[in-house]
Amino acid sequence: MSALTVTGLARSYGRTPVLTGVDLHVPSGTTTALLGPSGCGKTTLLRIVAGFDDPDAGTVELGGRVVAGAGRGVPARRRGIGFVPQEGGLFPHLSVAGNVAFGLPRRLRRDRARIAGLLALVGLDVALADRAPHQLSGGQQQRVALARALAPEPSLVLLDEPFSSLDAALREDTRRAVVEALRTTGATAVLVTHDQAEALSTADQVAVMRGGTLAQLADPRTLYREPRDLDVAAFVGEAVVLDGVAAAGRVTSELGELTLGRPCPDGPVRVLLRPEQLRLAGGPGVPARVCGIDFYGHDARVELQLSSGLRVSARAEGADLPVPGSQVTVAVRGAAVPFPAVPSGGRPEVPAPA
Ligand SMILES: Nc1ncnc2c1ncn2[C@@H]1O[C@H](COP(=O)(O)OP(=O)(O)OP(=O)(O)O)[C@@H](O)[C@H]1O
Repeated sequence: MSALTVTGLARSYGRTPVLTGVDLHVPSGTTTALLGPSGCGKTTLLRIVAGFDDPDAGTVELGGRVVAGAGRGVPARRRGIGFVPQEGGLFPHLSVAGNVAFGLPRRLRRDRARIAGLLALVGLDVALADRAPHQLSGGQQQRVALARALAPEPSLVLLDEPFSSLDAALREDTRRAVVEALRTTGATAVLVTHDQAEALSTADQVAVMRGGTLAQLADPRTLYREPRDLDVAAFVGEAVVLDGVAAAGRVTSELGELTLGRPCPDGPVRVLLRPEQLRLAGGPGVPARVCGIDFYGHDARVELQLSSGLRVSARAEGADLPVPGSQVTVAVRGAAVPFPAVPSGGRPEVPAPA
């Protein structure tokens, strides 16, 4: 498996820039999720890496070898890249074994033990080997597609929203099986997704894309706890954003005096909390009114209105929920992350990475 390095990648369609100066490094044997809203350029980036499209500027290196840009254009079939599309893309006229064998060198295509090994790798029973693709569930089809992609021991595996067509339960199982197979084989992988929970739970690092650029590249915990700006913060999870005044490592806000998670200059500031940091306490705290509850079973999202009218969300255990319309008190645990205050009439400056 090889590291992937993308440097200064740019691509426009007509006059519309779709990628502008994207830099991305995926270390060998790790998985990076490309996360971003629809139209931000994820698929375009994936297609250029795969060799299905060419960059206008910048380079793509695989294992230290330039495969695109700088006057080079190694054809897709010679890049040694495995591709798992949104919906399997299995050959309907071939059996499961035939599909997996298709990824193997010709001399190994009849090697049933090798095929059984690949099916086991993705958590599929070898008894499915002679079925046709249409006799499989969507999740099983995606596992076969991954087995086929991994069969030739590619230098890199690209997965383009591989779970998006699956329902919630199947999605979770399939996601786990895919992660396990990628780890077992030591694959270098790039996974495109819209789903922040999927990105955070699957990848070693997450690349958040926004309008054709990389807004932040970080490991999941850093991304969630120390997002580069408040847009990234809101994109990777629900955000509670408050105005406040910082002084000596603390901030005075509508939710009381909070500890700051990193240094910031004294003065006006915006701070980020996550809903799970807001506790609905019986004791001391800031008063709030319960406006609504989204019940998920294991826990719930409680929408609260503070005395200023600002609405914020808290997470509460499913067994211990307040009644909508009731008054509660809110206490904050953990630190708040500071960002520059919005100057009147403008957007906050993007702070330096934490
Ligand atoms: N061949 C093309 N010709 C013209 N415009 C294109 C072409 N391919 C993509 N685009 C445009 O480039 C932008 C980025 O598209 P891309 O498919 O890379 O986004 P994406 O982040 O993968 O979106 P989604 O999550 O919806 O798949 C979009 O505005 C799209 O309309």
